[in-house]
Amino acid sequence: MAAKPKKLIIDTDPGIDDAMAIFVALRSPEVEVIGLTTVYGNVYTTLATRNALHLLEIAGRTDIPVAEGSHVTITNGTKLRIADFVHGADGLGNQNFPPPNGKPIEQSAVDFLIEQANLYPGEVTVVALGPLTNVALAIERDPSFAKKIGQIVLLGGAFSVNGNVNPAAEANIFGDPDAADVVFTSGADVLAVGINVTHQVIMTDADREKLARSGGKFAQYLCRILDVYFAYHREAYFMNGVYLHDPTAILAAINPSLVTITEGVVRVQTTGITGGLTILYNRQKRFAEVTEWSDKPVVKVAVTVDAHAVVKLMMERLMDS
Ligand SMILES: O=c1[nH]cnc2c1ncn2[C@@H]1O[C@H](CO)[C@@H](O)[C@H]1O
Repeated sequence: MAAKPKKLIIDTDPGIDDAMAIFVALRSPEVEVIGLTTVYGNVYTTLATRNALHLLEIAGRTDIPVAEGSHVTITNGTKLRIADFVHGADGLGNQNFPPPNGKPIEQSAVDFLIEQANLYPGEVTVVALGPLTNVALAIERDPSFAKKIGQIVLLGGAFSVNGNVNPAAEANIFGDPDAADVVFTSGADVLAVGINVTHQVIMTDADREKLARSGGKFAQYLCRILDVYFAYHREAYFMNGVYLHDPTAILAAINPSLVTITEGVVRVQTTGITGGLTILYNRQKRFAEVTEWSDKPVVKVAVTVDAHAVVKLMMERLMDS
């Protein structure tokens, strides 16, 4: 008999690769998506909520609640860095989709996360695809959250490689470095999937054509919105393909054997020219002094990925929709 599906909450800032990840999750029998929570990042939070509702309507899954998250960073910062140049002004490839019919639930993202963790202790995985504000606020508001949440799989960080906002920082960590540091040091079961891994997972032009030729509902929708994402990668990375950041994180949560991991303590630089830098202490040396990494809980960091398997699985699930 198949195992009981894992409960998933997707914290998201849709976003083109968020849309891909959400659709993959909805087509994955290993998991049950019990809610979407929204955050700023690729778009502002208000638009993230609207896009989350829209994507669920496209998928025919309006039974899944959407809880709106924070509009500001954990330090109440309002100067947000929004990646509309990656995803289009509407976050979904400038397609001018009509507004959704549905509304978010009354509960805030933070309240929803805490409630679900308490309802199903140890059973809920949060996959965080944007800055970590909501997750960190849940950790701060409910001291038992870090232990009650099953796992936090986060798309973020650039471990021993350049970032994508600047050489130091990856976008989701850069978006709220203080929140990221709270999450990494919370004692929760954390798996970080950084761009050191997701930059190996590329969807090519040929893959996109294959999606376009398939009759899959999700595949057809995504082909409409992918142009902007491809154009950005051509311009910024000189490549004819796109990085599958969010789908890789979702699939790592669904099937952990797609990645290999290392364990260690991660701290985040919160200020200065290296703000958003993620530094993993690999514990291969005992330092003479007490450091900011000493006595902090250990997290998991993805180090390799079966890129071929991730692309294949994503394609299959989108085409069969
Ligand atoms: O060049 C970029 N700048 C800012 N954000 C980006 C860029 N490329 C992708 N993303 C977005 O940020 C997350 C990965 O860091 C992904 O969710 C992706 O959609």
